[in-house]
Amino acid sequence: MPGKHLTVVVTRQLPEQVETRLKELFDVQLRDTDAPMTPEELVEAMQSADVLVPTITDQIDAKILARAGDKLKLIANYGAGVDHIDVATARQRGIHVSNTPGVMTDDTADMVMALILGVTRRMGEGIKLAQSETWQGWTPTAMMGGRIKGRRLGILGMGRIGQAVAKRAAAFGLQVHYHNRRRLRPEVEEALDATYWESLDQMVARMDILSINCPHTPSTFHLMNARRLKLMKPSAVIVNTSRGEVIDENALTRMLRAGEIAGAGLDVFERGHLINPRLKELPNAILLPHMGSATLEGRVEMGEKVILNIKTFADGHRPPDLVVPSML
Ligand SMILES: NC(=O)c1ccc[n+]([C@@H]2O[C@H](COP(=O)([O-])OP(=O)(O)OC[C@H]3O[C@@H](n4cnc5c(N)ncnc54)[C@H](O)[C@@H]3O)[C@@H](O)[C@H]2O)c1
Ligand SMILES: O=C(O)[C@H](O)CO
Repeated sequence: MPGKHLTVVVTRQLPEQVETRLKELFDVQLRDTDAPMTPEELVEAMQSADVLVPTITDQIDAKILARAGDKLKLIANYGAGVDHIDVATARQRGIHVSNTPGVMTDDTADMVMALILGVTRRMGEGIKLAQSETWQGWTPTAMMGGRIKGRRLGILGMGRIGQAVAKRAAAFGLQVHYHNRRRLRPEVEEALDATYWESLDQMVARMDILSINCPHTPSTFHLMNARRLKLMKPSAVIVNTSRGEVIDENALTRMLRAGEIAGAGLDVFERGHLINPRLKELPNAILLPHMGSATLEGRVEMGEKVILNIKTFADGHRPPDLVVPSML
């Protein structure tokens, strides 16, 4: 499968540098509008492509995969999370799936810290007050948040991003705790100075800040359900940059409104951009439009990873970032 003869179809506009490189290497069909593909456009793309380059805004489920053309052999996702792709069905149909892990780790971990600082130090409210006509100047008692240093941070999902958050958190004087599907090797745990909790419930009940960094899979859907959210201390803060589906958003909204959880910093939402309107009204929630990995450098490196996966596959080898169902 020599590269130039592969038809690569890209479903969304990508950074200019990435599109230029794709054009140099492959017979590529680029997207000329910034809107996501409709399901029909996606099916059409999957019928003409040898390689599809989708993003999180393309729902590639069993129904859509059933209509893919015989030519389609690789779905080279532009993004780390693959919860929008039915990887098991793709595999059964002989279609490989790859992703772009690692290159957005630091950028996303930076955003986790921004959300931890922003919520704990009430930056959302502060920005609004400074921009309003009502601010009358400094007072000794206004806008008091909580001190970061010494708080307990619980990381749910201690993979690439979780570990990058742990390193940053240590520099801020946070005590790092974690729960993960598998315990880290002792030397890694020691280097991160992180305390492992086998019981997620017990960890959640003792943390001042909880950062969600596991992927969305069938086993993590609503992992933070109403029962578990209720275990959190009323003074605690929750931050989510993984996927909205890991938290029961309606339950979280009710508890934030009732003061049963002190604050939330959310980059991702259960129904994509359709955020619970009640969540948008809350002063103790900082909401971001899924921009955790949105740096120019990161987005270009994601493109380079996509290209490496396609080229390696075209040369007859296993793509370096192949996703297999057992990983999920
Ligand atoms: N907001 C953004 O822009 C952005 C950017 C990149 C990634 N993400 C999201 O962040 C997620 C994590 O990325 P990563 O690169 O750190 O992934 P990773 O695979 O390196 O780490 C995920 C960790 O979660 C753990 N895990 C999985 N299921 C679990 C469970 N049921 N209970 C406890 N732990 C569990 C895994 O063992 C792993 O250690 C991605 O899947 C993606 O959804 C978001
Ligand atoms: O998972 C990721 O890579 C980001 O959330 C964007 O898809």
